Amino acid sequence: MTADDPTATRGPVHIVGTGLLGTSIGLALTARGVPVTLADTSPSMLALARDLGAGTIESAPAPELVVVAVPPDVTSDEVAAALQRFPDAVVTDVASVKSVLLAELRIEARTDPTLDLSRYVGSHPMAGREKSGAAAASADMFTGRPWVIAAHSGSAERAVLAVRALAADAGAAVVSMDAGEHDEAVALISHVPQLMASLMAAQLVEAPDRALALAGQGVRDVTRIAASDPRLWSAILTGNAPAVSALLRTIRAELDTLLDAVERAASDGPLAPGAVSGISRLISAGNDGVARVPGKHGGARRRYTEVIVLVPDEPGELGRLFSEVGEIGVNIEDFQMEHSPKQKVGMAIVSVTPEAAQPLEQALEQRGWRVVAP
Ligand SMILES: NC(=O)c1ccc[n+]([C@@H]2O[C@H](COP(=O)([O-])OP(=O)(O)OC[C@H]3O[C@@H](n4cnc5c(N)ncnc54)[C@H](O)[C@@H]3O)[C@@H](O)[C@H]2O)c1
Ligand SMILES: O=C(O)C(=O)C[C@]1(C(=O)O)C=C[C@@H](O)C=C1
Repeated sequence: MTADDPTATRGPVHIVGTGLLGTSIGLALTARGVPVTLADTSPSMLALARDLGAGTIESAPAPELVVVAVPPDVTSDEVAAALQRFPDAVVTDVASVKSVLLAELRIEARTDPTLDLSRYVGSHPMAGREKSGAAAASADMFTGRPWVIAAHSGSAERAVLAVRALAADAGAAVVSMDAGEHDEAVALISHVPQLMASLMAAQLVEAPDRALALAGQGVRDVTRIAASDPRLWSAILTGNAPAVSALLRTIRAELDTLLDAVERAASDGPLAPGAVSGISRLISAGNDGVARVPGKHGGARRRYTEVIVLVPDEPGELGRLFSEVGEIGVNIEDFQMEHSPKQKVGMAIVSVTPEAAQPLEQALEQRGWRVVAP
């Protein structure tokens, strides 16, 4: 798609809320040459987004599209304000919940008939991370990820097309769903997983240091998103409470069944009747479920592959690794450093495109680096 494409976003686009999502959208659009203006209640967050290149702060006269990227509990107010302030603009939001916002906007439109909801189409990019704020933003956050377009019965066609174009221009795969189907789906694949990670991670608060020192990949995989922002997630979870509570009840019943099996083993020994079969049933069901997650065990390919390199804990070694990866001709897409307690090495986790991973591993080993299995 080019800037001359009639289905592409031309702008100006006005982004309200320049945190993780708003700044990432701004960066994706400015990279395509689309003019973007920015607004945020936090002057420092706004200045940071501008400095990162997500857009300008000066107000554009008449945006084609307004993207509201603020926490869910203030989203419908900001959508309504944008519809009133920009009478010709299409308005979308990127909040993680959809039905509650539509309900709030419909109530508001009943008391204020000038609120033109035909120009509003809710949406939700299924991409993000456990960090908030503009500093964690990236222009390619949406590349290849689903972006749900949740048009409502009164959405005008031009509004739907404009929001679809935004998602496509950000590199995302457009998925159409109504608000109800969306909310049930994200309760299962995003909201309850967040709670499971938080429940597990909360058990670690009082854990002995000696136990934590043993932490391996399992606990890291299960708890990554437990680092998410409590304010944002409280608003998301209360905003999708009906779907989330239904799923939590199902999980509670399954937890009781599991507990029964484990307690049999605890009181009558590992071979107690019902113990092995009860546990095995759950683990097998988990195998079946995880096999269905795209990107895991033969599903769609992951966006990046991690190459893990042991780096001596000495001045200049990390810099040497970076420059040698550059000399090998591979671009580092993302990077993380993990330190093994009491060891004189760190683990540099270098994310690269899947096709670059194996040649990089070989080239690094030839240069004397120790590459370890992920
Ligand atoms: N974090 C994710 O992974 C993710 C992914 C998809 C969608 N979302 C949704 O995107 C939205 C933004 O989330 P985020 O992760 O970017 O949060 P964030 O905390 O990084 O950014 C939110 C920004 O909104 C600003 N803000 C708050 N109230 C405002 C108001 N009334 N007017 C203008 N600015 C205001 C804040 O100052 C902050 O800069 C949320 O609705 C969230 O549900 C988040
Ligand atoms: O990958 C992550 O860190 C995320 O939390 C992203 C994630 C998700 O659950 O997939 C989180 C909330 C959003 O509404 C959409 C995406």
